[in-house]
Amino acid sequence: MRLGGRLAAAIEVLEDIEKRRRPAADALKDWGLSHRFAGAGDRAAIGNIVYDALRRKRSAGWMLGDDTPRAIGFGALLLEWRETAQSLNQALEGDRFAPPPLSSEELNAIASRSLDDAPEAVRADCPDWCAPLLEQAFGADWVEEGRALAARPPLDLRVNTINANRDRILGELSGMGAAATSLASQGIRIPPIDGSGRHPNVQAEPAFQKGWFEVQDEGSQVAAELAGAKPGMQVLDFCAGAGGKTLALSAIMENRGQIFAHDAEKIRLAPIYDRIRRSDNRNIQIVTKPAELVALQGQMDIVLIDAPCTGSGTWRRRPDAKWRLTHRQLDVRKGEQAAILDAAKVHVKPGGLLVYITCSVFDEENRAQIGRFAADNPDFSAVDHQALWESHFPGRADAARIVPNGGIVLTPARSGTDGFYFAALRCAGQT
Ligand SMILES: C[S@@+](CC[C@H](N)C(=O)[O-])C[C@H]1O[C@@H](n2cnc3c(N)ncnc32)[C@H](O)[C@@H]1O
Repeated sequence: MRLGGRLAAAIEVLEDIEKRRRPAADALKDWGLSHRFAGAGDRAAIGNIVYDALRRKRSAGWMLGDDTPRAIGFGALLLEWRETAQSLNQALEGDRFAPPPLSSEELNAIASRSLDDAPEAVRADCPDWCAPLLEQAFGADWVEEGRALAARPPLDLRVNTINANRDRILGELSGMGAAATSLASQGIRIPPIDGSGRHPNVQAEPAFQKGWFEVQDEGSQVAAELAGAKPGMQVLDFCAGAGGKTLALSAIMENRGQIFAHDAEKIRLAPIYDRIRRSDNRNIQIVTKPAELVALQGQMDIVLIDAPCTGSGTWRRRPDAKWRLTHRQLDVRKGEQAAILDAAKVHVKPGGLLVYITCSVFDEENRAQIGRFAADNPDFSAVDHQALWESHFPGRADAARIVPNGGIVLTPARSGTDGFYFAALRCAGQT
């Protein structure tokens, strides 16, 4: 397929996403199934246009003076593929599968508009209702932070130190542009792809099949490191889901001590069994029965809550979620977070730590949530997050937003990771 056919396909997929309010991955998969002639390269390019259009939906629409799937599809190519209006129309010429070329009105809009003049929420590529939330979180930097949340993400891996080391995996993946991450001690980064390219399928690598590494954003790895788990500790991962943090903690604990992996939804834990087997983890116990959880009350050195959240920190990877999110969903998540904090705290032993993590950048789910919890629970007090950060990442104060007793925020703009929030509170008493 030439660029025109790929663009037409991307516009079709964007129409489907808009009409049926469905996840981009599902719409792309359906398109692939009903167009089996399209090769892997075509499908990757179409996916890239769709994801770029969703990440940059408002600025792409602004450029063409419209917000239709056609406008944002063309806009994505102008903003992210180094195309110009002229180069695009030239590429579409004579391609019978291409959408109609840019019209004179569209060409005029592109020529007369500059993103520098666009409203702030357009430049930040976020829904209007989210603009005050970003501003509350980032103050004067909110547009820059929003823009970074709309960029293409890298592919991050975490080396499993139980059975591998970073140099060895870097050697295995040489030729993919892989390099050590700048913060996470066991992270490897493959930079964002350009244009129609696609990330290598690292899960097809023998090293992945042998459990030598996992796919995990560097921010998630940093949050797991900050939790401070040590070999021999008793740790409850209260919202373990597919086990990303559980596995990272197990490696940090060198397979010693015990991690209890719990989730309210048993089905969410399903992938963890295979991952544990592949990664040689021997200190993880899955906890699904309420009685098993009760037995852990007051026993844990660390209770880690990787809370359900809006996922606003992951908009680079799931840009469709940015446009589906509603204020009501934010309120629901906040209620869940408060309830989980209350349910989880009873498992922390005197002197132990309650660790709260989200992959959101909204203050209401983060600092405000923890502030309220600390006010209602005087037996828990926030650790010195500045000192905690410095002890893990000396000299890298530039790489996070730290509120000394209010937590640590990682962002694409500041940390080069997905957006994450981390807070640790110590329970009163002697360990
Ligand atoms: C952010 S995800 C966890 C991701 C996981 N820790 C990882 O690193 O891969 C949040 C999880 O919280 C779980 N959850 C939601 N409400 C819960 C509750 N009341 N108690 C325990 N887990 C809950 C969800 O089922 C979901 O799997």
